[in-house]
Amino acid sequence: MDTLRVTGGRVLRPDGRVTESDVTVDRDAGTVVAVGDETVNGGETAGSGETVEETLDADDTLDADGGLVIPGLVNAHTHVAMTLLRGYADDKPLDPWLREDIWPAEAELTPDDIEAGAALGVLEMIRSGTTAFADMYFAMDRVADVVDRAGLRARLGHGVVTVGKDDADAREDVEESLRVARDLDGAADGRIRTAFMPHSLTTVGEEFLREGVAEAREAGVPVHLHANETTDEVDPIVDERGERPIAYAEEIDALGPDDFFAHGVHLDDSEIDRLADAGTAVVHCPASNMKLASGMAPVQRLREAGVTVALGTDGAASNNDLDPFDEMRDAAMLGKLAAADATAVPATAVVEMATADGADALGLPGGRIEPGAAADLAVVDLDAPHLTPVHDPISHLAYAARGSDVRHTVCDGEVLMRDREVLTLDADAVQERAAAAASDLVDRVGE
Ligand SMILES: CSC[C@H]1O[C@@H](n2cnc3c(O)ncnc32)[C@H](O)[C@@H]1O
Ligand SMILES: [Zn+2]
Repeated sequence: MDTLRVTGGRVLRPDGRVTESDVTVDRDAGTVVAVGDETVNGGETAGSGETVEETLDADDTLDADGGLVIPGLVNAHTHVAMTLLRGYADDKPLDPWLREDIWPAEAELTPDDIEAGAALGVLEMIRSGTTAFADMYFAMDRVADVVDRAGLRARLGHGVVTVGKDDADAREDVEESLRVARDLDGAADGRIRTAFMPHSLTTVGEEFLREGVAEAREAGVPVHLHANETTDEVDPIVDERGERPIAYAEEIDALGPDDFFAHGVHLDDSEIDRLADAGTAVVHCPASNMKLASGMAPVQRLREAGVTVALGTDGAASNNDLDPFDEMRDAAMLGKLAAADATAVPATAVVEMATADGADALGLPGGRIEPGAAADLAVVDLDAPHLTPVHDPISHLAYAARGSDVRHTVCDGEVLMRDREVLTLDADAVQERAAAAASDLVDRVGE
């Protein structure tokens, strides 16, 4: 067995305990084989009576001294190549922001641009401890190449928009989403999974939604879309159909146990119950919801109803970064404000949302450090001034730590970042290429 040992740190366990333990990883299998003396086969190595740590010299070690070993963080909704549009258009509500600024710029994007933006976003994610993400965008073969090279996990899909398109173009868009879902599923040694991704229930026509969802079910891939993000998106559905968006989603068979919807800001109690009954997850994007003034998602009520709530940054144009620590803090703060209750959405909840619940929402391995689990983890330094003293490490994860506090990132047993150096990407080249692509893009849009 080719092993990696993460030594000297404190480990966040699935039950919320923090223990001083080494974590031993089987790099070939990409799984955790031991956490302290807890192993897959009950603490011993093949019945020898000795623990894994006693019998097995590790092939490689990662120093976690003074650090907290946490499950790799999960960004359950983003548009990763939108890093190219970071700071391009700020301080507007969703609809005019998309129509006046973002969509005209996206019309000029080339596959090369998308690859450059995706590499920049993935670099930022690895540097802030993210090991898995869900991405809805265009040129997804290029995004998949980046994910493959960089070593993360992802659930990828081509985003479909049919409004404003003739029948043939709309159908082609649906077909492209289904092609991506079928062709890329299982790529990158299984680290890439896919989904059918209509943009939303208002930007994709009913017949295309019905056809696409039926084909997705046939192909065995989940559905991911933006839902109930703004009142401007909810009201037309209620006016035209006489039913709320989540009821509409159910009617077109888009409300399944493997499906996950982004935002879920404007949900009434009946919709929360429907989501809970169906087992459909919601990805909360607090920074984007605040910046676009979309509203406050009922996170506490969703969790109390039994809905799996994950966390997402959304794209870097509405956030404006991909730092999961920001998202945990924002979710805890906004959750309290929304519930008018300081005990709502506590630190333990947002850490769960960014780890185990994120992995579960995306149907990807990871999210827990325990024997047998995927070896997806990050080591967070706890010795910075803004993290001193450490009364409660979970409080620090939620409220005080930043992406730049992450020392190492590991996914599928591979070290992606060691001592803040990203090993799978050339950081300088990625940044240079993305900056040039963004500048050329803006020139083309202005012509
Ligand atoms: C069709 S690919 C995805 C599409 O979504 C756009 N987008 C980015 N952020 C949001 C958001 O918060 N709500 C809805 N749509 C968003 C992105 O620019 C792409 O066009
Ligand atoms: Zn989005």
